[in-house]
Parts: sequence; structure tokens; C-alpha cells
Amino acid sequence: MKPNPSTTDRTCITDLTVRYGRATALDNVSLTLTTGITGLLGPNGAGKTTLLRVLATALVPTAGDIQVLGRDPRTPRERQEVRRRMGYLPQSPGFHRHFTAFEFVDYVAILKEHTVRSARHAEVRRVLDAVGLSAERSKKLKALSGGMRQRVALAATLIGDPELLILDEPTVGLDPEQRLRFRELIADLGEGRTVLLSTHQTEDVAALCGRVVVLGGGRLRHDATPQGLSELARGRVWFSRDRALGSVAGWRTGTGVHRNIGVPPEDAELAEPTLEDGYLLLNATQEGATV
Ligand SMILES: Nc1ncnc2c1ncn2[C@@H]1O[C@H](COP(=O)(O)OP(=O)(O)OP(=O)(O)O)[C@@H](O)[C@H]1O
Repeated sequence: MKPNPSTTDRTCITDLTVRYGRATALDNVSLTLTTGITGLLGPNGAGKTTLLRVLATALVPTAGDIQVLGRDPRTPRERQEVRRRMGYLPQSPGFHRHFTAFEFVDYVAILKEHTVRSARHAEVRRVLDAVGLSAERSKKLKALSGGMRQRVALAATLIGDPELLILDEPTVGLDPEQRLRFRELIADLGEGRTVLLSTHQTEDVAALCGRVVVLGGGRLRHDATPQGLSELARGRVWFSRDRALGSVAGWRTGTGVHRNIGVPPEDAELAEPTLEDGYLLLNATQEGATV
């Protein structure tokens, strides 16, 4: 277990704006990351990857302040230090299919400037073991399943035992069993470390995160505990035989009844809200619906 980062090692952004030409991907976002796992939710195009790339020092913001692990990534020396102390798992890690798992992770370790061969190889073995892939280390990436490849990518992210982990949709495309396995891994990694986990899976957030941040249209829409997000929908979720008037989001369940989110009628059969309900309600509100 790692010690809590001191306030001088904190990771925060203040009034951060990122524009791609005329498009504003992040609009005046301020956020301080805390120890533990923070889930980052938001619809497609909300700005999640952009935020992660800024924190991972892969993208320079248009405006605003940024500190990562207490350093300013805009200066080359501090940026280099940040990169050594942080692990970033991008959405598409860009595998070299003919590499073995060991060769791929070793290659990343070389890029991270682990120059002493024997120590580097020991570190590669350590991280492959941490993700449960010791037995597969000599297999070529093209021969591994998608879930295993994702674990190889996570292993590469863990080189150097980073204090800050930035994970962009790590469970996408995994089957339920692999997702559970990945969740366990991430839960372990979140012990005493700062993890920012971008995802579309509200179940992953409910299962893993102590905090959830929601982006929408490049703005910060919500920052609370998962329970806090669920509570947004308290008294706003109900069942009905058909899709109800006043419903801004909802679906027909397997039993044939409709689960509605929005403004319930007075005699509605209210349901216990979930994190997904709170999130859907928040998104519907953002889109201009009245709830
Ligand atoms: N390189 C780029 N050039 C131009 N526009 C971009 C670029 N990258 C992102 N954008 C735009 O910025 C906005 C935010 O994109 P971003 O990828 O950060 O969102 P996201 O929340 O990660 O979406 P998703 O869930 O689909 O991955 C979108 O409108 C997107 O089209």
C-alpha cells in the first residue's frame, strides 16, 4: 500500500479549456483528483478522452492550469518526471501483433527509460505477474484473446509502479467474466493510489469507484459519490405497463414492464434508483428535458 500523496503532490486542473480548431472539447473544467478510484462518465464526445490525454501529458490545453503529481507538465523537465510517475492506458494502445507479451511490455519499459536490462526484465515479469499473465508471457499478442491483450496493456501501464493511473475505457469489449477479473485488478490498484477510470459502464463505476465525475458537452456536470448520483433519481424512477408520459429516459424490461425515469404520475409505483438511473436523468436534463 502506497502512502497518501501529500498536498504538494496533488493532481488538479483549474479552468481547463481545450479547443480543436473551433470545437470546444473541454470548457472551463476544474477538478482535483483524490486517492482511490474516480470514475469518469459522459456520453460520446463529452470530453473524457481529451481530459485524460491532458492529464497524461499527451495534449497541451488551450487555457487553464494543470498540475500532475504536483508538477507542471508544461515544462519539459517536470513533464518527464510526471511521465515516469504516471501510467496511462489509452483507448487504443496500438499493439505490435508480432511481439510476445513480454517483448511488448519490455518495449514500453524501454520507452519509459528503464535502461538496466536485468532490472527492467525483472520489472516486466513483476507487472505480467500482477495481471495474471506470467504463463502467457512468451505468446504472441496476435494469439491472445482481447481480454488478455487488454491485461498486457494494463501490465505495460504498471511499469515503474506509478502513483497515478489514467485508464481510458479499459473494460470495453471484454466479456462479463473478463470484466469481473479486470475490475478486481483495478480495485487492487486503487488501494492507496490515484486512479482515474473513464468508462461507459455504469456498473463498473458502481462496483469500483468511491467518486464519480460526469462530463457533458465539455463541462463538468456532476462530482459526487456513486450514491450521490443514484440519489439524483430518487422519486424519479417508476414502473408502468407502457412507456409513460413524463418519462425522459426508460426502457422495456425483460418482464415486459417499462422502467421510466423522469417526472412520475402521482400514483406511480416508484423504484429504488440506481447509479445508471441518476446518470441517465442527468444526461436527459443536459439535453434540455424538464425533469
Ligand atoms: N483530434 C481532434 N480533432 C478535432 N476534434 C476532436 C479531436 N479529438 C476530439 N475531438 C472532439 O472533441 C470532443 C470531445 O471528444 P473526446 O474524444 O474527448 O470525447 P469522449 O467523451 O472521450 O468521447 P467517447 O466516449 O466517444 O470516447 C468531441 O466533439 C470530438 O469530436
